[in-house]
Amino acid sequence: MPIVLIGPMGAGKSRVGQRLASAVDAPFIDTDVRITERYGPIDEIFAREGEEYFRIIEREIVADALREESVISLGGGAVLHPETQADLEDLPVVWLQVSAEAVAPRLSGSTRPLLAEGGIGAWKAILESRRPVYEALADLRIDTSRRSVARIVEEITEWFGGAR
Ligand SMILES: Nc1ncnc2c1ncn2[C@@H]1O[C@H](COP(=O)(O)OP(=O)(O)O)[C@@H](O)[C@H]1O
Ligand SMILES: O=C(O)C1=C[C@@H](OP(=O)(O)O)[C@@H](O)[C@H](O)C1
Ligand SMILES: [Mg+2]
Repeated sequence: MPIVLIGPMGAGKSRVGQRLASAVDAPFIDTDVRITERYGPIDEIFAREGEEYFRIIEREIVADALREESVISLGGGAVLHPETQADLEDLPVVWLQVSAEAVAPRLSGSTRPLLAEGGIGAWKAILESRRPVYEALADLRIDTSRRSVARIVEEITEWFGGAR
């Protein structure tokens, strides 16, 4: 069964997922990496085709990934798709949380298209609009604001070991 990491941009899904996968000796999938491999850089997809198109290709990539026995780091908005929400109901889902103060330095220099104009203000608004979805899907939530990646990985493996 896959383990799925969700949460807002900069929460650490990609970095934690990679370390978690090596800790539990499972394959790692970052759905944004797969999108980029197949369709090119995410900011260019947004600029060329728009967010709606991005969500369609993202869903295809996510649907394939969820069939694999692996640690899966989703992009922050992947949970917006109703079919992905339905898929995640039956899987172990970890919501990585982070405060605006802690995430701001993590996002500096980022090319995330949804933050290109609004910066941290946009990040906060996006989080609030998605919060109910993250709440509904999460089986475990971890505030990453003041925790090391190693500590977060430990908490997830302890929880998952007990949950299995
Ligand atoms: N627990 C953490 N403490 C400090 N920095 C972190 C932590 N987790 C991730 N980061 C850093 O924050 C940035 C965003 O992390 P990333 O894994 O890309 O987030 P996401 O995939 O959720 O958008 C990266 O530079 C990463 O190294
Ligand atoms: O929250 C979002 O809508 C997005 C998050 C990004 O991934 P991360 O959450 O890994 O930054 C990436 O999928 C894209 O820029 C859109
Ligand atoms: Mg990521």
